[in-house]
Amino acid sequence: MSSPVAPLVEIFSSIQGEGIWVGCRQIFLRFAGCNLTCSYCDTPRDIPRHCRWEARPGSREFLLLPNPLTPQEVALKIRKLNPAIHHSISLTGGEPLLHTSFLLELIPLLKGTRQGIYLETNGTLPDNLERILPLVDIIAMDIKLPGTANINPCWQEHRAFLKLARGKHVFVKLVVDEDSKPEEIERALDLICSVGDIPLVIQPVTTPEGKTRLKPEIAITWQSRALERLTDVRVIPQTHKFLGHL
Ligand SMILES: C[S@@+](CC[C@H](N)C(=O)[O-])C[C@H]1O[C@@H](n2cnc3c(N)ncnc32)[C@H](O)[C@@H]1O
Ligand SMILES: Nc1nc2[nH]cc(C(=O)O)c2c(=O)[nH]1
Ligand code: SF4
Ligand SMILES: [Mg+2]
Repeated sequence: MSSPVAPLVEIFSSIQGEGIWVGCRQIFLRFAGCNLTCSYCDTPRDIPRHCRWEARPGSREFLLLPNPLTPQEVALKIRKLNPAIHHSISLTGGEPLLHTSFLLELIPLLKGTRQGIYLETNGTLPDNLERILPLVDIIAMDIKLPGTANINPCWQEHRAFLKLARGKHVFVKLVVDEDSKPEEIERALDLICSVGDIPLVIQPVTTPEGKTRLKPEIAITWQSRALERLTDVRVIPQTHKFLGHL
């Protein structure tokens, strides 16, 4: 059987700007393609002809690799970024779980970081997660508020997903803005609490101009509400956008 290939957007070394591992050094592997269309999404939807590869960690000089790539090609480029100085490898996108056959071949080739594989996911493809779960160390899972993302609800998928993920180092990210509906935030909290006392990060939407659209009073009110039910609830904007990093 021929080896799977995948379209990649970019492979680079940067500082994790979101969630509870914010500030950690990571290698990012961004897959093209997504099963959702969140209105606030900051990542281009098109599948590029070339993958941008940063040849030296932190250099900001990119070479172009023709898409699609094989697991062996990707692993080689990641090795050149010096995994040993990195906390983990972030699989992101788009939606990385659209590429599970590829990941089953790729992940065993990725060695040498300190904490292994960090999956950044929209949390809607539980069957795909199940296939690669033993190979993943950390899961950053979104629960999508349908009104904020302007998509159909995914509550059932999210519940099945979180149940599978709870055996790992997992946290949930809720992307919110000024207009997020209280009933949807409450529903997300109900969902999390029904699965476990899982850390929650409330992440304000960043606008294309680099501003957040969430008044501090609203953020603090939602944090108080969530802290009545969960032990660890943090409000963290996307810090890499302030740093001007990728
Ligand atoms: C680009 S997505 C890729 C991974 C996966 N598709 C997901 O949605 O989790 C990575 C993270 O960025 C968040 N995100 C995307 N656009 C954003 C924006 N404009 N403001 C704040 N967070 C955003 C997503 O919600 C997700 O947590
Ligand atoms: N620095 C940095 N941190 C991130 N955390 C999650 C990201 C993503 O797009 O998945 C991301 C990203 O694109 N850059
Ligand atoms: S699921 Fe993630 S990549 Fe897909 S549209 Fe939403 S934010 Fe963007
Ligand atoms: Mg991003």
